[in-house]
Amino acid sequence: MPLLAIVYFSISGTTESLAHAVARGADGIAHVALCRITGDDIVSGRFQNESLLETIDRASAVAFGSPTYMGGAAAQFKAFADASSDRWTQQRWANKFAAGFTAGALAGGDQLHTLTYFSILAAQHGMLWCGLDIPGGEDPSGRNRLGSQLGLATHLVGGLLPQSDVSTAEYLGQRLAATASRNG
Ligand SMILES: Cc1cc2nc3c(=O)[nH]c(=O)nc-3n(C[C@H](O)[C@H](O)[C@H](O)COP(=O)(O)O)c2cc1C
Repeated sequence: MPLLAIVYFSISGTTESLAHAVARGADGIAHVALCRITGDDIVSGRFQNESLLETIDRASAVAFGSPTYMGGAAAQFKAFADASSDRWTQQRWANKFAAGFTAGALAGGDQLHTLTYFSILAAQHGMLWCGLDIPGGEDPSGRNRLGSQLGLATHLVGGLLPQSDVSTAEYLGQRLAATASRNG
């Protein structure tokens, strides 16, 4: 089975719930490594968790996750991305499959910008992007509620993560793992 690395940052737990949903979706198709970026990984402004980067070195697929903060990925996620520049030089992550997920407070809280950033990060590394093949508003079970086909975008409704978005995250994990498995 391929290895799926789920690399994410979360403070209040929403993005972490999504990361676990992505992992559930990949269950039985890929081995999963949940890689949570923490504040302690960042020393003097630089991401220094080499073992997390080495987990990605071994993975066939990577899911990037971050809350949307001020219209983009959280600074802690960006510190991780910046630390991947040595790998970029040698294109060490080329041809891995990649996908992204993000949460915001608002339905239109600029989550698209975070997903766009994830896809550009993947492109910089020569990775192959895996989006959502669920047309928004057309799925009988309501997945891809916000109609975001670049990746999973969500926001809390009444303080809760909608079940349809959790299901969308599970599907994204399943799709990413199956793509890596088929092409491994
Ligand atoms: C500093 C900061 C900036 C934020 N900026 C945005 C934003 O631009 N758009 C948005 O929809 N939500 C924004 N939020 C809300 C978070 O994205 C939201 O609470 C998210 O669910 C937090 O994820 P977490 O529970 O994984 O930490 C912001 C929150 C913080 C603390």
